[in-house]
Amino acid sequence: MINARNLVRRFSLKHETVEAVRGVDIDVAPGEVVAFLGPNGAGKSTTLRMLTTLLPPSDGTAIVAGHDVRREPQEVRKRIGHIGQGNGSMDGLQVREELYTQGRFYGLDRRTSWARTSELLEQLDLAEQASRDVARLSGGQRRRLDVAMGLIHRPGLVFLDEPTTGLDPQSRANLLDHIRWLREEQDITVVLTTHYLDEADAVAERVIVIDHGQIIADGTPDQLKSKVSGDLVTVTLAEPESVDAAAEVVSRIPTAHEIESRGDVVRFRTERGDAVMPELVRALDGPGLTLRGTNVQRPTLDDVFLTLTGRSLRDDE
Ligand SMILES: Nc1ncnc2c1ncn2[C@@H]1O[C@H](COP(=O)(O)OP(=O)(O)OP(=O)(O)O)[C@@H](O)[C@H]1O
Repeated sequence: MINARNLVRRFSLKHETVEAVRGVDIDVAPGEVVAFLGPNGAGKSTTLRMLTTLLPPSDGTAIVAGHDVRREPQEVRKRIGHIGQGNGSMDGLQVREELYTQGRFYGLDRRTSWARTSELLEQLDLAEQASRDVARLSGGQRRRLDVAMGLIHRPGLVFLDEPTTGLDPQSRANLLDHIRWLREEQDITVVLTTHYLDEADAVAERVIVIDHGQIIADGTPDQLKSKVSGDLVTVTLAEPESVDAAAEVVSRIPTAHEIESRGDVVRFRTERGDAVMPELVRALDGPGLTLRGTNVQRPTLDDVFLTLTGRSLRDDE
C-alpha cells in the first residue's frame, strides 16, 4: 500500500533551513493499522502530508496505493482518504448535505452520493444528527463526520492526522472503536499519527516511532516493548530476611537482569515475565522461601521511547 524510500522534507525559513523529515523509509502492507508515534515537532504530520500528496517531498520517492506521489498525485488522491486535523466545512450546511457535497466533489453521481451518505451516517452513528447544522456538532460527532467524509469515495487506505486530539475520554474511546472498525469490517488500511502512547498501543498493529525527522523504531507494540526494556517482575516475600536468598535464586534465571532487592521485595527485568514465573515460584519453594505476592508489569511504549531517546514522551503532553 505504501513504499517510501529516503523521504526528505526541508523548509526554508528566513535565516535557516529546517529539515523536518530526514530520510525515512516506510512500507505499509494492505490491511495494516500503523501509527506514527512521536513528540510534537517530530515530523509526523510532514511525513503524512507528503504521503497524501499535500506537500511535495524535497527528496526521495513514495508509491502510495500503487501510484507515485510526485508523478501521479491525482491518482493517489482518488484512492486514499485523508482525515486531517479538523477538516474544513462549509458554513450553514447540514451534516447530510456536507457529506453529499463531498461525494459529488469526488465525482459520485447524485443517487450514489445520497446512498453513500445514508450508509455512512448509519455506520458512523450520525443518523440522528443528519439534519443538524455542522457547526452545532459536538467534538466527537465532528470527528466522526470527518471520518465519514474521508470514506465517501470508498478508499482502500486512509490517513488520520491526530484523530483524537482535543476529544474527551469517552469520545476518544468511541472514535478509536470506529478506527478499529475501518480495519476489521471495512478492510481498510489505516495510517494515523499520534502523540498518545496508549492510543498507539490500543489501536495500532504496528508502531513507527519518529523523532527529529527520523524513524528510531518500527514494530508491533509488543515487539517494541520486549526489544527495549523487558517486563518488570516484582516478587514480594513474606519475610524480609529472605530477600537476599530470593535475589540469589533470581540471579540463577538466565534471562533475569537489573536485579534489585529492597525491604521485602526483589525486582528484576526479563523478556517474558509470565514465562519465567512458574520456574521462579518452583525455585523459591526449594529453599522454603514463602511468597506474599508476585507481579508482572509489561513495559509501556513510554519506557520504549525513554530507552531510545533518553526523554519521556509524556514530558511533551
Ligand atoms: N510549513 C512549515 N514551514 C516551516 N517549518 C515547518 C513547516 N511545517 C512543519 N515545520 C517544522 O517541521 C518540523 C516537524 O513538524 P511536524 O508538524 O511534521 O511535526 P509533528 O510530529 O507532526 O508534530 P505535531 O504533533 O505537533 O503535529 C517542526 O520543527 C516544524 O516546526
